[in-house]
Amino acid sequence: MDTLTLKIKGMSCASCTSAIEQAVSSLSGVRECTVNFSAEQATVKYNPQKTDIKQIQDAVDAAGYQAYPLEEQEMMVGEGDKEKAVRKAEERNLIRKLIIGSIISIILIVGGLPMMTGLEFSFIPRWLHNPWLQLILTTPVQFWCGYGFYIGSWKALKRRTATMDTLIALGTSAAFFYSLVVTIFPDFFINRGLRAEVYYETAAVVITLILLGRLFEHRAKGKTSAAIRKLIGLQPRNARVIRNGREIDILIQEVQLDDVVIVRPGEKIPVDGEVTEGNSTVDEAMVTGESLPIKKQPGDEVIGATINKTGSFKFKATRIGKNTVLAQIVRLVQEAQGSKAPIQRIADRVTAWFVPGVIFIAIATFIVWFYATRNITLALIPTVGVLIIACPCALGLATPTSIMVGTGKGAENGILIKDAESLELAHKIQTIVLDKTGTLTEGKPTVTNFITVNGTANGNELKILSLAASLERNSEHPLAEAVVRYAQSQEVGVKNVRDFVAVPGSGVQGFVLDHFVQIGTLRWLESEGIDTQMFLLQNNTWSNEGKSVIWIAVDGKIEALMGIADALKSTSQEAVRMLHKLGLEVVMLTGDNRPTAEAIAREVGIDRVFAEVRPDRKAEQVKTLQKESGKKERKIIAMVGDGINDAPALAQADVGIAIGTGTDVAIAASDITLISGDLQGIITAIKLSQATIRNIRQNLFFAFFYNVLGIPIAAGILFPLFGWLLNPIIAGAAMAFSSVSVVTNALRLRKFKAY
Ligand SMILES: Nc1ncnc2c1ncn2[C@@H]1O[C@H](COP(=O)(O)OP(=O)(O)OP(=O)(O)O)[C@@H](O)[C@H]1O
Ligand SMILES: [Cu+]
Ligand SMILES: [Mg+2]
Repeated sequence: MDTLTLKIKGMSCASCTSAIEQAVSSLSGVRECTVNFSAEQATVKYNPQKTDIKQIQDAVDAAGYQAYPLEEQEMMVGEGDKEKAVRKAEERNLIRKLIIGSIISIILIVGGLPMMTGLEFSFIPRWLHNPWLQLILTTPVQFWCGYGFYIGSWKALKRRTATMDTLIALGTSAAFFYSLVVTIFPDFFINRGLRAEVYYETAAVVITLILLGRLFEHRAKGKTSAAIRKLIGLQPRNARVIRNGREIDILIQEVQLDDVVIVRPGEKIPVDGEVTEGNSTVDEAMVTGESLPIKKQPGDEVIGATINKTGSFKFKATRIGKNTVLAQIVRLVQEAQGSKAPIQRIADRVTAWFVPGVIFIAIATFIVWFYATRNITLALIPTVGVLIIACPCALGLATPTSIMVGTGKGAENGILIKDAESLELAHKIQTIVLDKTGTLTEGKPTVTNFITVNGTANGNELKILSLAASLERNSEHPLAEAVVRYAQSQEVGVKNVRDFVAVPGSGVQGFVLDHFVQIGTLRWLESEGIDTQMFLLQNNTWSNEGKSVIWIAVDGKIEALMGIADALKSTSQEAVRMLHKLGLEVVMLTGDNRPTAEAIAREVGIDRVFAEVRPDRKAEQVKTLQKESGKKERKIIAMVGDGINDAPALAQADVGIAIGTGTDVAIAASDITLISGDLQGIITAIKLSQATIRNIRQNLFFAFFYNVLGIPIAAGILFPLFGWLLNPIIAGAAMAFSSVSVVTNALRLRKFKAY
């Protein structure tokens, strides 16, 4: 199953999205297609054996829109300009139509003033109200400014549906063609005792107002993707590398893997790499959200687009082009912005029925009015009003605009949210499960204690350390790395290992110099039938200090014991306190032994601990917690882990939050990635989710409310009571205002402050 993100052009309204979704989903081999109106993007999950990009593009084409793949390069350097140019051209076109429409509308309104108000204005010549002149003036507005609405309705008609374009085209055409008939055959009306009134200005003004609304919407939508442009803009254009022994400046696209890059103080780091020479501090805030500068020395990783502060250094390029952390972030945010939130399904379902429903109401309005008054003119006004005011575009904009702003805001704060669904779920989290190593702690354990059964005589201690390090060299476990580092600091050599076996959650074993060496937990070695009596006391003391204890056995006999400490992250305690304050249950999940786990839990203030959980049982444990609610719906669980061995648990949790320490961004496994290791990002993510959902609810409420209230008023429900009839011009203004206000409300989210 491949996932493809396409840019979509030609959508005029929210109901266009379902048209494209249907067209693409009906292809064989396509499993799912979601279209986001605000981001103008489609996400397609498909089987590459059954269909391809070309076919998907053709399907979109046939539905009346254009699609082209979101090129990775396009997101990077310079190319973002192309997108901007298209946007600008669209906007210019809109402005041109708007200006013509406004001028003509004003002339028509001024000309119509005497008729509308029943007063004589000496400065308004009578001929300005001549129907033939009005016809000549209105025609370009109706068919040139309003061309897009006809095209949109035609496309919809071909698919046997109707969109908001249909409503506007129908409404304004009704006003226009009725006036046309009146202009040509005035006697027909006068003979029947009706006034030969024309409504050209209604058509012209409504079209102009809606274009004005679209312009505002267009501009505001441009702002919602500001976060992406900001991210892309972070990347520097040039890099200084060493080639053939000389320093040269090249374009960033020309940097190759393993190039040696030079960075001076104050410069941006062009690509990702590993420091080879020199020391400095680097401000990584733009990528990780971490505000303090980070020290860098040879061996450390640097991230492209971050800013070098104090010293000069050289580094070797390890990731370039679309593989850099920044490129991945951009891609992820783009995908997230284009995804659909579950809450939007309500809105979608409503919009799908909305337009046909409105046309039905409009016809009913006409019939009722006509029978009640026997007056075509009186019947026409509310009918046009209903068609114009009932536009569902505010409804279609409500969710996606907020999601775009919300995910963009997350990225600005070093929080990558995979899709709208994760963003929505985050505010429902009830329990947070925290992994210990690498999540609550720094994940850089160091050996603090080392004792042997036979003391230090004859270098016994170093011999055992050498055996241990030889074995641990083959393991990727953080504790193993601590052992190896310790051995290096003691300058002991390492030997080859035969038959190495890692027992997850227990330890490692293998043959070194014909000795059978086992290193691991107390429980494991006991289960192997090894006597552990002599160190139990020591084990308990160290455990209660929050240290991990590992046992070293050689040929079936305990030889040594090691205490390994892993410092808590400075922010862990505060983060746990905040999570509690948010009313969440905080749980710790670890493979380490119980006393150690409890000591750490006490220190950070966690009250519930699951210890000695084997890595493959962690997902199971999350499942158990989900069922704990006692009710039919399960508890919503977030799992926070460093993303490497916690992947299954992250996937099982409702919201998997990966901690990407430094550049180690395990993006794929999680729903949310905190680029810096800072746990407070969890709180920001939850608050952002709350703010976004609140914003979406306001938008949906506003959009629904507006339509529910607007349609009956336009239909003339207040007429029998107050003699009130909504002028279609007001309906046009209200409809333009409703979408603008929804988008403006979504933009308020940009003020969101990270915790
Ligand atoms: N390579 C190893 N060398 C020594 N001990 C090991 C090794 N691998 C695992 N162990 C032992 O098994 C225990 C459980 O390991 P596991 O990887 O499940 O959890 P952890 O890394 O200690 O904690 P967490 O679950 O919080 O990441 C470790 O605490 C350690 O005692
Ligand atoms: Cu609309
Ligand atoms: Mg671990």
